[in-house]
Amino acid sequence: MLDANNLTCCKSDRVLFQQLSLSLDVGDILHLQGPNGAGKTSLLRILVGLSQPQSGCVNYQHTSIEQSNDFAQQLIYIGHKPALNPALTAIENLTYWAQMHGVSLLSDIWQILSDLGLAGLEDIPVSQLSAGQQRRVALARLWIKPAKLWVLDEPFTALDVNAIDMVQQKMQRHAQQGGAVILTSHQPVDMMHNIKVLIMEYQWL
Ligand SMILES: Nc1ncnc2c1ncn2[C@@H]1O[C@H](COP(=O)(O)OP(=O)(O)OP(=O)(O)O)[C@@H](O)[C@H]1O
Repeated sequence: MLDANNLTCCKSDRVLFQQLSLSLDVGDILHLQGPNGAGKTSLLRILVGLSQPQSGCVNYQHTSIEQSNDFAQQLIYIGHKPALNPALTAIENLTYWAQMHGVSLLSDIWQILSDLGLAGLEDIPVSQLSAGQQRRVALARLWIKPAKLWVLDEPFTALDVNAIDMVQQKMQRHAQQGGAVILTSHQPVDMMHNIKVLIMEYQWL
């Protein structure tokens, strides 16, 4: 599904990684591991086209992500910040996001938020939600947009144990149903089976 070939990334005169290649197939869940500053977020941003590598390329279904007709449609990227407008409610944030992604917001959005433990909190500004509740709103995108490829940077940050289990189960089902997931997490992802692991070392070069 997604192939990265010979990626090199430098930041502030440091080589974060070089000649890095990876392949993500249907059904894969790939857990990127490594210490703070190793370059995991930098790699994810290259994989989704938000930043450019010094060398190398990324292909989706054998076509460069810049030229692919359906890469954007088949991608959900959730960065390590929730990327919510704090002045808007959960419903407003998700409606806006759905429109940006060409998804007609499901009539069951209230049910989705309820399932995510946000019943009664749907229509207050997200600035008034706790960090974990804001993260749940951000992750509701996984329930809203049908997309094969999920790229998730620290999705479990601020979540409680129950929410972490729920999101891991969601990822596992997604992979079993023909999707693929690449994620970073400093927390163990032990609810999921058949995880692939890529460990990134901190390079001092
Ligand atoms: N825009 C930038 N300009 C300069 N340096 C940057 C930039 N973005 C990241 N870096 C540097 O690149 C290195 C890797 O950062 P990155 O966020 O990719 O690491 P990470 O592995 O995701 O870390 P963490 O586990 O702490 O989230 C860090 O040393 C960081 O300071």
